[in-house]
Amino acid sequence: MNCTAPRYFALIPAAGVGARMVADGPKQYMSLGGKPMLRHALDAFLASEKISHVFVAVSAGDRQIDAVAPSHGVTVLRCGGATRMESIRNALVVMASAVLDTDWVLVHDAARPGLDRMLIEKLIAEVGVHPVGGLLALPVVDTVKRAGADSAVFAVATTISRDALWLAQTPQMFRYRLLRDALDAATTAVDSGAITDDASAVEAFGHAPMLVEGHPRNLKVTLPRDIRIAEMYLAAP
Ligand SMILES: Nc1ccn([C@@H]2O[C@H](COP(=O)(O)OP(=O)(O)OP(=O)(O)O)[C@@H](O)[C@H]2O)c(=O)n1
Ligand SMILES: C[C@](O)(CO)[C@H](O)COP(=O)(O)O
Repeated sequence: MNCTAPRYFALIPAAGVGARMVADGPKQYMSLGGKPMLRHALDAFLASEKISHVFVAVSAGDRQIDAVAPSHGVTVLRCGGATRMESIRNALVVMASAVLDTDWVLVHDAARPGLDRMLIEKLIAEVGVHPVGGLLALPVVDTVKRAGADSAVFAVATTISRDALWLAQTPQMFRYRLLRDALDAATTAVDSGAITDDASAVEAFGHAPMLVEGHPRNLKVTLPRDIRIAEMYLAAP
């Protein structure tokens, strides 16, 4: 029986190129709220005493991380892959020497700079007693439309009930072994392209992660229009 108190590790995938941002370089290094975007998530995890250590996965050729990552509490893994899932899976392989199967891993997008200690500790408090794990998410409050197949003119094909619909955020928190096994299985699955977050890999593996209400400030900075919104949240106390 394992009597070791569970530990909580952060894993930040930061090996993307930010194509949709249409910027000069990877968006995770764009200045936002007075510091590089990635640094906001790093600082949020470092501000929580619950987090044992932070791992950040970057591309092998990354030349900017050394000026952004703090010298203590963070380990840089130059293991980024072709997809978000591959970057995370590669990082989990390297983390095996430092993390127990029963330790929790909180996977958080570098592109979500609005994360704060309160949201981290809310997720840990609510999911830490859950047998599977879970994620921050926001209940859908708008009416949801599905467009027709014609991508030239977006026209409504149908309206989808928003009841019980949530928009996934991160962190997504699972025990190391479950997350590693679920991602291994997803990688070889026929429809691995449908796996766009860690929770969907765990769902495909046969489990039902818990949904914990997050916050709009924890938006993913994906398109140029997201920058101003993110800055407004970061400027607010
Ligand atoms: N091969 C990849 C792709 C994405 N990510 C990370 O996954 C997070 C969420 O992905 P996304 O917002 O899509 O970032 P990008 O892939 O960089 O953006 P785009 O799809 O517009 O290129 C980001 O922190 C990104 O750095 C990663 O680590 N490795
Ligand atoms: C993981 C995620 O942020 C949950 O909403 C989202 O799936 C990432 O998508 P992306 O296309 O890799 O940004």
